Amino acid sequence: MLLTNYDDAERFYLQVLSQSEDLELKYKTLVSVVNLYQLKGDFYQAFSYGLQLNDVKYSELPEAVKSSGLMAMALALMDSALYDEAAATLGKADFSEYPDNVRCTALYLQTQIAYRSHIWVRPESQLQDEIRYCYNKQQMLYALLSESALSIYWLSVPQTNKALDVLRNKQSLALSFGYTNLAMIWQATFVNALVQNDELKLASEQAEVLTQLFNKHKETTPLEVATLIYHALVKLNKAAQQPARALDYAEDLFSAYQKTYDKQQSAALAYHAALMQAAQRKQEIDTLSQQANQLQLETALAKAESENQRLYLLVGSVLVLLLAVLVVRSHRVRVKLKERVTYDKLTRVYSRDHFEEVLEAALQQAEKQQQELGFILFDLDHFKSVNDNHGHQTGDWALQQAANAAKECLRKSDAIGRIGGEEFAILLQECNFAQSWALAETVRQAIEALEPEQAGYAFKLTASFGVSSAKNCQYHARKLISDADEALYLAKQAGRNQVMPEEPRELW
Ligand SMILES: Nc1nc2c(ncn2[C@@H]2O[C@H](COP(=O)(O)OP(=O)(O)OP(=O)(O)O)[C@@H](O)[C@H]2O)c(=O)[nH]1
Repeated sequence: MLLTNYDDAERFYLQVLSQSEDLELKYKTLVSVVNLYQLKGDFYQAFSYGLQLNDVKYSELPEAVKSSGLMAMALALMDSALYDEAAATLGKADFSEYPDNVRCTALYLQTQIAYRSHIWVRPESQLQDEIRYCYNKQQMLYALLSESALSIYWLSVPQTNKALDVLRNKQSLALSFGYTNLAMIWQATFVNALVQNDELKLASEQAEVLTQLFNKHKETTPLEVATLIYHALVKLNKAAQQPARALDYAEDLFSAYQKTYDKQQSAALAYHAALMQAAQRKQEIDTLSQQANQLQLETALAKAESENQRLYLLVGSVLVLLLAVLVVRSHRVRVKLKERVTYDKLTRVYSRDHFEEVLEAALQQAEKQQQELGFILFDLDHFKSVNDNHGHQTGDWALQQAANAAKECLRKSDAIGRIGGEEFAILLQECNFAQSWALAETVRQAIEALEPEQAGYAFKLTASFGVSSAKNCQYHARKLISDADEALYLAKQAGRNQVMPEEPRELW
């Protein structure tokens, strides 16, 4: 009987399961059933049969046999985004007992879990030993895919140099391996890493290689790989101050994202189906029939099992593509979340929480090195009347203008945060009181110089300032803030639009 579709395969495997008394044969058949249902996208059935693999009656089987069951379960769990469970399943195994191809597939699964969910089944150093082992055993594709996955993880952490070492050293191997998708994933990750490391010239050269490859294979490049590529090209052109090209690629990226998200589920299943059919066409299991005897079944299953190994490879390739999408997406989500926590949405200066963290760290550092550190609090004057007379939107606009004006007066090492409605704080590295006072005065003048009337608003914007210094406050954050706060109060009392305490002339 030729297994030409899922239904034939399903009927055939279920028949073996119900008829066979041989434990090893039954176990291998269960594995095939799990793979089959997973490929079909019928995860309920895949897991129902998969759980039977844990039956104690199979516990005495050789490790090499049981390894295939474990891998099938781990794969199905990971494909369902059940990373904790997939990691726990893989964590049970001693891969050193496994055949090399299974062992390297396991490595590959572990690196995927690490980069999708930051869960480490084995410590990173052990995974790197395993990668070396797989290179030595000529399991190159798994080793390279595993390393590209780890590199994407390192870029997201970020440990850019670590990723760059791998990407540089193995680049020629990855490009010459003969698997175009791997080559493009590798190049896109490499360009990404170089941009992240400010090596823009080299990044452009490598992007050239990438785009040549991509242009040649555009028709057949999976959407997920294209997404990685566009992402790298947007990042590069943005960094290289080529906004027009960055925008073009961003449009491609956006449309690729959309298509990816729309089609992700159905495309994954369709692709699995195609893989299964392709694999099954190769299966010449023609000696089997409804009345097949035990021997015929075993022969067929041996063939089916070798096809399973091929399927691992093929499924692995699909996974790396899907994972590429996931990593881009989860990276975007992480970046967005981080941004949301770090920056105030309206004014794009630091949020209160983040500013406080920065302040604490800077104070500790300054105390350790007995360095100066200045602190300024400022608050817009009569801001309520801006809202009341011109509307909340105009108030928002004014807050943004004031924050921008202040930002432009600062050095790179300084920090500014919005710590209340119309109240901002500035931290000045290595500035004594007099220098901090001078900076506060500069910011005051910058805000006063704003011209809301040019934007059609009839009001004047000013702010009052309080200054304090870490040395005077023995590096205590609370005292630093309360000193500046008291000074700010005095500035308001004294008529606003001024810096307090008064100009420290004796320090000039
Ligand atoms: N538009 C806008 N207004 C805000 C925002 N956050 C706080 N405010 C307003 O800021 C105003 C602060 O008013 P007050 O605390 O009375 O202070 P003030 O009017 O600036 O007076 P002084 O500080 O004494 O000069 C209130 O009207 C708040 O509604 C915001 O995000 N957008």
